[in-house]
Amino acid sequence: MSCLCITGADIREFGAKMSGPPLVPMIHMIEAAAKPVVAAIEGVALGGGLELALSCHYRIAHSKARLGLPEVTLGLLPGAGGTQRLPRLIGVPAALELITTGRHVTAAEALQLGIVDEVTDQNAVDAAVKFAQSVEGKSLDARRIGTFPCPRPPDLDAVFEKVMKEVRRSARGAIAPVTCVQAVHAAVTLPYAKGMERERELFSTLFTSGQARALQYYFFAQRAVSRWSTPSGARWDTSKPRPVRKAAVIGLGTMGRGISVSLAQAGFSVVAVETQEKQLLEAKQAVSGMLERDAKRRGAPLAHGNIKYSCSLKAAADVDLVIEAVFEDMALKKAIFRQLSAICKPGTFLCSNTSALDIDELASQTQSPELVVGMHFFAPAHVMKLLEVVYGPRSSPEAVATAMQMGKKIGKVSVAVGNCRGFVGNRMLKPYLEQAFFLLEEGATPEQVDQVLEEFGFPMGVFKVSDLSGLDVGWKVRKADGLVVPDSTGKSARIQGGRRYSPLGDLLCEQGRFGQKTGRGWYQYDKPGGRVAKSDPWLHRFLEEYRARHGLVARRIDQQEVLERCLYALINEGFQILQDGIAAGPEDIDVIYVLGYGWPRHRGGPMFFADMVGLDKVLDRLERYHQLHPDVPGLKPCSLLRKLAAGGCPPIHRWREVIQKPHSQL
Ligand SMILES: CC/C=C/CC(=O)SCCNC(=O)CCNC(=O)[C@H](O)C(C)(C)COP(=O)(O)OP(=O)(O)OC[C@H]1O[C@@H](n2cnc3c(N)ncnc32)[C@H](O)[C@@H]1OP(=O)(O)O
Repeated sequence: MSCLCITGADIREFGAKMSGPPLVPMIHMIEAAAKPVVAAIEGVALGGGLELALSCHYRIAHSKARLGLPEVTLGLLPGAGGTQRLPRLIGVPAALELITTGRHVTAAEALQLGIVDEVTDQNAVDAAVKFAQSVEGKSLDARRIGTFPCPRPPDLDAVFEKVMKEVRRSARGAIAPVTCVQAVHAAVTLPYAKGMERERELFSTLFTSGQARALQYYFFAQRAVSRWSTPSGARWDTSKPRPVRKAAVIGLGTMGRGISVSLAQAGFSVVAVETQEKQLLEAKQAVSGMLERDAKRRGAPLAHGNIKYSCSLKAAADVDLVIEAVFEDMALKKAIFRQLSAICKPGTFLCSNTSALDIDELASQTQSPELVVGMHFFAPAHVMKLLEVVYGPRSSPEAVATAMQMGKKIGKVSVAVGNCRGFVGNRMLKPYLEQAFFLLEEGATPEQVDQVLEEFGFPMGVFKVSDLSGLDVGWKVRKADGLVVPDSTGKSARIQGGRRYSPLGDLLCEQGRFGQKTGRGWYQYDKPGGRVAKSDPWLHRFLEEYRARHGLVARRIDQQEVLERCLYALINEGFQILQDGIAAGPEDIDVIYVLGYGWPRHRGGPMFFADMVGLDKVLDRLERYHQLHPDVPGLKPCSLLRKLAAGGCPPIHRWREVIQKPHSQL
């Protein structure tokens, strides 16, 4: 008997010396044992844990147990026989799906797939003892998975070709999923012992890869962000959240609807407020539809009953927490915060879903500024996992802790960040976008820039994303900032406040090209609302005319320059954010970028990427680009980057020691 609850290998040991006996000889010993070995699985059997269970002759799982081979999510493959045994046990297609996605399965699904022999609601060990007694004396010949022939699909080549194509497409440059397919292919085409050798070879290649390092760093980073701290010393372990049972959402546009769905699904009582009856009704129908579709997809009960709709802010009088999600208009938000402060019961937390505006300015409109924080969701709010919790200089530790806990309860990964224009995510996006525009002025095309970024691993390049989210959004902000002005010759100004500015986005908006919604943007679409971006000859002519009008000579720009200028400008802003104390550590930035902005997980996040490239190299390239473009402050290396490079480029886990935290009043 062997009782299992194993999360797999200790991931922290991967970069160091591994302790304990090696797993492969152990699984061979167990499988070869003359006495029956029954695995009793409680909790989880993941990675090496499941591989160990697969070497046992029988597996009994508790109904709440979860099983899986998640190695691929850490940049690895199951290297203790998992790729050779699982296809032998459950067939090639099912094994490929589990191994290439790393998906966990419930005990019930494991039973259905044939991974376990029995599921019990009782104590798994007791059930396994009983089971062992029932098979006493039976031959084990048919129970040693390593001795099974691997089922061979009749159209083997076609099956693997199709899977490989699909895996390559969805992996977006990640090597582990592709290598997992190669290992399973070995199970089908080679005898067991040779297959094991092949598995070991492939595992070794992955084990030392940069991608595995990045994914393992990211695994811990995503967990580290819950241990938040602020520059004034407020911390996750000394700040107590207050319970929230009832919450209000103000404004039921796209974001407000998604937030209401998230809250209702997590069991909160929700008051959803919209000013006009007509919009309220539309929102109610949309929210109900979203809840129904989601409940159907998850096989979960409907959460309709949790939401009350109202046209009056007064409906928020007795809630514990409010999330305001109206348009990005400071005057409107301020008016709402003033009213909420008068309407809500004392102690109600007032949160804003603003993506960039000053939380402190909103707090100043209320009687209790300490209760105000930002809760910045990402669209679609009921799907995206990221939540930026923004503390202002007056937010109380209790308010931060409550918003962080609320995020966790609705299934988000919450990252606490300081208050500044755009917080962490959108602030870093600005220099990235700016570089993409400048590259167009200098001779690149949207297709070229997007292709480089997609090859790096982003699901969409910057111009496709801009078309998707709408060019008018940024235009409105730039107009409000006074940037959209002609120069003395009547041409759109390319210098604003002494710094280079590209009016390209403004000029497209003036033509009514707002992106997908109008069927034209940086690309063309077959109709307004169309999704498939096609190259647009009009845009290319427009760029040529623009360059000619401004005396710009197009040059050939290579892939490396596109990547470095876009990414290093973004990374440089990340260092500035660390220096300013807006993010407590590089992990916060990396989690925000992976979960909110499509940064490829197998590259760890922008700050991890900088560490991998080498801080001295990033510094050197930024210095070079800044020399060439002295009117672009975003390319001037930040002093923290200089300091880290001068200090011998310490590894990312040592950066916090170097970061000087500024003083704050929190
Ligand atoms: C040759 C042999 C090779 C074998 C290959 C492998 O086995 S690779 C490892 C495969 N296993 C995994 O990938 C499992 C990773 N863990 C999880 O998916 C989850 O942690 C969990 C087990 C499903 C539990 O989730 P839950 O949400 O309940 O808790 P946390 O994720 O917050 O974890 C709690 C703390 O435990 C740490 N931790 C979890 N698993 C491991 C692990 N395998 N190695 C090291 N540490 C692990 C986790 O980091 C949390 O601690 P923090 O201090 O908060 O980081």
